[in-house]
Amino acid sequence: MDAHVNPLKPATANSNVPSRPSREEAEAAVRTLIAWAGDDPNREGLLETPARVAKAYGELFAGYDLDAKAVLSKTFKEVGGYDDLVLVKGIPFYAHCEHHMVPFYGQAHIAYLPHDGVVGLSKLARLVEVFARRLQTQETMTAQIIDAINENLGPRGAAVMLEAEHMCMTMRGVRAHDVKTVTHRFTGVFAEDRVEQDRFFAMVGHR
Ligand SMILES: Nc1nc2c(ncn2[C@@H]2O[C@H](COP(=O)(O)OP(=O)(O)OP(=O)(O)O)[C@@H](O)[C@H]2O)c(=O)[nH]1
Ligand SMILES: [Zn+2]
Repeated sequence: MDAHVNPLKPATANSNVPSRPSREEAEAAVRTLIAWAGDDPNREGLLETPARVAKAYGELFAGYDLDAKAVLSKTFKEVGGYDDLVLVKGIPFYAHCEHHMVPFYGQAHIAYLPHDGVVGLSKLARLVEVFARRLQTQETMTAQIIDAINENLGPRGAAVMLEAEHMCMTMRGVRAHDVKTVTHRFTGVFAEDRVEQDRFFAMVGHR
Protein backbone atom coordinates (compact mmCIF):
# COMPACT_ATOMS: atom_id res chain seq x y z
CA MET A 1 0.00 0.00 0.00
CA ASP A 2 2.89 2.30 0.73
CA ALA A 3 3.72 2.67 -2.94
CA HIS A 4 0.48 4.58 -3.49
CA VAL A 5 1.16 7.20 -0.86
CA ASN A 6 2.63 10.43 -2.10
CA PRO A 7 5.59 11.22 0.14
CA LEU A 8 5.92 14.74 -1.24
CA LYS A 9 2.43 16.06 -0.84
CA PRO A 10 2.10 19.81 -1.31
CA ALA A 11 2.07 21.97 1.77
CA THR A 12 -1.37 23.36 0.95
CA ALA A 13 -3.32 20.14 0.36
CA ASN A 14 -4.77 19.66 3.86
CA SER A 15 -8.35 20.86 4.19
CA ASN A 16 -8.52 19.96 7.91
CA VAL A 17 -6.29 22.79 9.08
CA PRO A 18 -6.29 26.41 7.82
CA SER A 19 -2.71 26.36 6.56
CA ARG A 20 0.41 24.27 6.80
CA PRO A 21 3.81 25.61 7.69
CA SER A 22 6.34 25.58 4.90
CA ARG A 23 8.73 22.69 4.39
CA GLU A 24 11.53 24.93 5.68
CA GLU A 25 9.61 25.66 8.88
CA ALA A 26 8.95 21.94 9.38
CA GLU A 27 12.65 21.15 8.96
CA ALA A 28 13.59 23.89 11.42
CA ALA A 29 11.19 22.36 13.94
CA VAL A 30 12.93 18.99 13.56
CA ARG A 31 16.30 20.65 14.18
CA THR A 32 14.84 22.14 17.37
CA LEU A 33 13.63 18.73 18.52
CA ILE A 34 17.04 17.17 17.83
CA ALA A 35 18.65 19.84 20.01
CA TRP A 36 15.90 19.35 22.64
CA ALA A 37 16.72 15.63 22.69
CA GLY A 38 20.32 16.56 23.47
CA ASP A 39 22.11 16.08 20.15
CA ASP A 40 23.80 18.45 17.72
CA PRO A 41 21.70 19.05 14.59
CA ASN A 42 24.82 20.31 12.83
CA ARG A 43 26.86 17.14 13.12
CA GLU A 44 27.34 15.32 9.85
CA GLY A 45 25.07 12.36 10.52
CA LEU A 46 22.13 14.61 11.36
CA LEU A 47 22.51 17.27 8.66
CA GLU A 48 20.02 15.67 6.27
CA THR A 49 17.75 14.31 9.00
CA PRO A 50 15.30 17.23 9.11
CA ALA A 51 14.69 16.85 5.37
CA ARG A 52 14.25 13.09 5.74
CA VAL A 53 11.85 13.51 8.66
CA ALA A 54 9.74 16.03 6.74
CA LYS A 55 9.59 13.62 3.81
CA ALA A 56 8.75 10.70 6.11
CA TYR A 57 5.94 12.73 7.68
CA GLY A 58 4.48 13.15 4.20
CA GLU A 59 4.12 9.36 4.11
CA LEU A 60 3.25 8.64 7.74
CA PHE A 61 0.53 11.31 7.80
CA ALA A 62 -0.68 11.01 4.22
CA GLY A 63 -4.17 10.21 5.51
CA TYR A 64 -5.02 13.90 5.87
CA ASP A 65 -4.95 14.13 2.09
CA LEU A 66 -6.90 10.93 1.47
CA ASP A 67 -10.67 10.86 1.14
CA ALA A 68 -12.79 7.92 2.35
CA LYS A 69 -15.62 8.81 -0.03
CA ALA A 70 -13.31 8.61 -3.04
CA VAL A 71 -11.87 5.30 -1.85
CA LEU A 72 -15.34 3.70 -1.52
CA SER A 73 -16.93 5.34 -4.57
CA LYS A 74 -16.86 2.33 -6.89
CA THR A 75 -19.08 -0.68 -6.14
CA PHE A 76 -19.90 -3.86 -8.03
CA LYS A 77 -23.42 -5.24 -8.34
CA GLU A 78 -22.67 -8.36 -10.38
CA VAL A 79 -21.89 -10.81 -7.56
CA GLY A 80 -24.29 -13.67 -8.36
CA GLY A 81 -26.79 -12.47 -5.81
CA TYR A 82 -24.24 -12.81 -2.97
CA ASP A 83 -25.45 -10.79 -0.02
CA ASP A 84 -23.90 -12.56 2.97
CA LEU A 85 -21.12 -11.34 5.20
CA VAL A 86 -17.91 -10.10 3.59
CA LEU A 87 -14.97 -10.08 6.00
CA VAL A 88 -11.51 -8.74 5.26
CA LYS A 89 -9.36 -9.63 8.22
CA GLY A 90 -5.80 -8.97 9.28
CA ILE A 91 -5.36 -5.65 7.47
CA PRO A 92 -2.07 -4.32 8.86
CA PHE A 93 -1.87 -0.69 9.88
CA TYR A 94 0.55 1.78 11.41
CA ALA A 95 -0.87 4.86 13.10
CA HIS A 96 0.49 7.45 15.52
CA CYS A 97 -1.13 8.15 18.87
CA GLU A 98 -2.26 11.72 19.15
CA HIS A 99 -1.04 11.98 22.74
CA HIS A 100 2.64 11.15 22.26
CA MET A 101 3.05 11.01 18.49
CA VAL A 102 4.59 7.55 18.67
CA PRO A 103 3.31 4.58 16.68
CA PHE A 104 0.55 2.21 17.51
CA TYR A 105 0.21 -0.63 15.08
CA GLY A 106 -1.69 -3.83 14.55
CA GLN A 107 -4.46 -5.27 12.46
CA ALA A 108 -7.94 -4.22 11.40
CA HIS A 109 -10.79 -6.62 10.69
CA ILE A 110 -13.69 -5.25 8.68
CA ALA A 111 -16.98 -6.97 7.86
CA TYR A 112 -20.17 -5.81 6.26
CA LEU A 113 -23.43 -7.25 5.01
CA PRO A 114 -23.90 -5.88 1.48
CA HIS A 115 -27.07 -4.03 0.62
CA ASP A 116 -26.69 -2.83 -2.92
CA GLY A 117 -23.46 -4.23 -4.35
CA VAL A 118 -20.03 -4.84 -2.93
CA VAL A 119 -16.88 -2.79 -2.80
CA GLY A 120 -13.47 -3.89 -4.09
CA LEU A 121 -11.67 -5.73 -1.30
CA SER A 122 -8.52 -3.62 -1.59
CA LYS A 123 -10.63 -0.54 -0.91
CA LEU A 124 -11.26 -1.68 2.66
CA ALA A 125 -7.49 -1.86 3.22
CA ARG A 126 -7.18 1.57 1.61
CA LEU A 127 -9.92 2.87 3.91
CA VAL A 128 -7.84 1.81 6.91
CA GLU A 129 -4.91 3.80 5.48
CA VAL A 130 -7.06 6.92 5.19
CA PHE A 131 -7.53 7.00 8.97
CA ALA A 132 -4.37 5.23 10.18
CA ARG A 133 -2.04 7.74 8.58
CA ARG A 134 -3.07 10.51 10.94
CA LEU A 135 -2.68 11.43 14.61
CA GLN A 136 -5.21 9.12 16.20
CA THR A 137 -6.71 7.30 19.09
CA GLN A 138 -7.67 3.71 18.46
CA GLU A 139 -11.26 4.43 19.44
CA THR A 140 -11.57 7.35 17.01
CA MET A 141 -10.05 5.33 14.20
CA THR A 142 -12.50 2.45 14.83
CA ALA A 143 -15.43 4.86 14.73
CA GLN A 144 -14.20 6.68 11.63
CA ILE A 145 -13.77 3.44 9.66
CA ILE A 146 -17.26 2.14 10.41
CA ASP A 147 -18.86 5.56 9.87
CA ALA A 148 -17.23 5.78 6.43
CA ILE A 149 -18.52 2.31 5.51
CA ASN A 150 -22.05 3.19 6.59
CA GLU A 151 -22.06 6.59 4.88
CA ASN A 152 -20.66 5.36 1.59
CA LEU A 153 -21.89 1.76 1.24
CA GLY A 154 -25.14 1.81 3.24
CA PRO A 155 -24.75 -1.86 4.24
CA ARG A 156 -27.31 -3.86 6.25
CA GLY A 157 -24.68 -4.08 8.95
CA ALA A 158 -21.00 -3.44 9.58
CA ALA A 159 -18.41 -4.61 12.09
CA VAL A 160 -14.93 -3.24 12.70
CA MET A 161 -12.31 -4.53 15.12
CA LEU A 162 -8.83 -3.14 15.67
CA GLU A 163 -6.13 -4.92 17.64
CA ALA A 164 -3.04 -2.84 18.30
CA GLU A 165 0.10 -2.41 20.33
CA HIS A 166 0.74 1.14 21.50
CA MET A 167 4.40 2.01 21.67
CA CYS A 168 3.66 4.81 24.13
CA MET A 169 2.78 1.98 26.52
CA THR A 170 5.71 -0.28 25.68
CA MET A 171 8.87 1.74 25.01
CA ARG A 172 8.05 4.54 27.48
CA GLY A 173 5.57 5.34 30.26
CA VAL A 174 4.21 2.24 31.95
CA ARG A 175 6.44 -0.03 29.77
CA ALA A 176 3.81 -2.76 29.62
CA HIS A 177 5.05 -5.16 26.96
CA ASP A 178 2.92 -7.44 24.81
CA VAL A 179 -0.25 -5.61 25.77
CA LYS A 180 -2.84 -5.47 23.02
CA THR A 181 -5.71 -3.00 22.92
CA VAL A 182 -8.84 -4.28 21.22
CA THR A 183 -11.64 -2.02 20.04
CA HIS A 184 -14.70 -2.96 18.08
CA ARG A 185 -17.91 -1.42 16.91
CA PHE A 186 -21.04 -2.96 15.42
CA THR A 187 -23.77 -1.23 13.48
CA GLY A 188 -27.00 -2.34 11.80
CA VAL A 189 -27.66 -6.07 11.90
CA PHE A 190 -24.40 -6.64 13.78
CA ALA A 191 -25.50 -4.29 16.55
CA GLU A 192 -28.93 -5.89 16.83
CA ASP A 193 -28.12 -9.57 16.50
CA ARG A 194 -25.78 -11.39 18.89
CA VAL A 195 -25.64 -14.31 16.48
CA GLU A 196 -24.09 -12.05 13.82
CA GLN A 197 -21.66 -10.66 16.39
CA ASP A 198 -20.61 -14.19 17.39
CA ARG A 199 -20.20 -15.12 13.74
CA PHE A 200 -17.92 -12.11 13.28
CA PHE A 201 -15.83 -12.98 16.35
CA ALA A 202 -15.56 -16.62 15.22
CA MET A 203 -14.52 -15.70 11.68
CA VAL A 204 -11.97 -13.19 12.96
CA GLY A 205 -10.66 -15.93 15.23
CA HIS A 206 -10.89 -13.75 18.30
CA ARG A 207 -10.60 -15.62 21.57
N1 LIG B 1 -8.02 5.71 25.09
C1 LIG B 1 -6.84 5.77 24.45
N2 LIG B 1 -5.76 6.16 25.14
C2 LIG B 1 -4.60 6.19 24.48
C3 LIG B 1 -4.45 5.86 23.12
N3 LIG B 1 -3.15 6.01 22.79
C4 LIG B 1 -2.52 6.41 23.91
N4 LIG B 1 -3.39 6.53 24.95
C5 LIG B 1 -3.23 6.92 26.34
O1 LIG B 1 -3.28 8.31 26.47
C6 LIG B 1 -2.98 8.59 27.84
C7 LIG B 1 -2.39 9.95 27.99
O2 LIG B 1 -2.26 10.12 29.37
P1 LIG B 1 -1.58 11.38 30.06
O3 LIG B 1 -1.62 11.14 31.54
O4 LIG B 1 -2.19 12.62 29.53
O5 LIG B 1 -0.10 11.33 29.49
P2 LIG B 1 1.21 10.64 30.11
O6 LIG B 1 1.60 11.32 31.39
O7 LIG B 1 2.25 10.61 29.05
O8 LIG B 1 0.69 9.16 30.45
P3 LIG B 1 1.48 7.79 30.60
O9 LIG B 1 1.48 7.13 29.24
O10 LIG B 1 0.68 6.99 31.60
O11 LIG B 1 2.88 8.08 31.06
C8 LIG B 1 -2.11 7.42 28.29
O12 LIG B 1 -2.80 6.71 29.29
C9 LIG B 1 -1.96 6.56 27.02
O13 LIG B 1 -1.85 5.19 27.31
C10 LIG B 1 -5.61 5.47 22.44
O14 LIG B 1 -5.60 5.17 21.24
N5 LIG B 1 -6.78 5.45 23.14
ZN1 LIG C 1 0.41 7.63 23.28
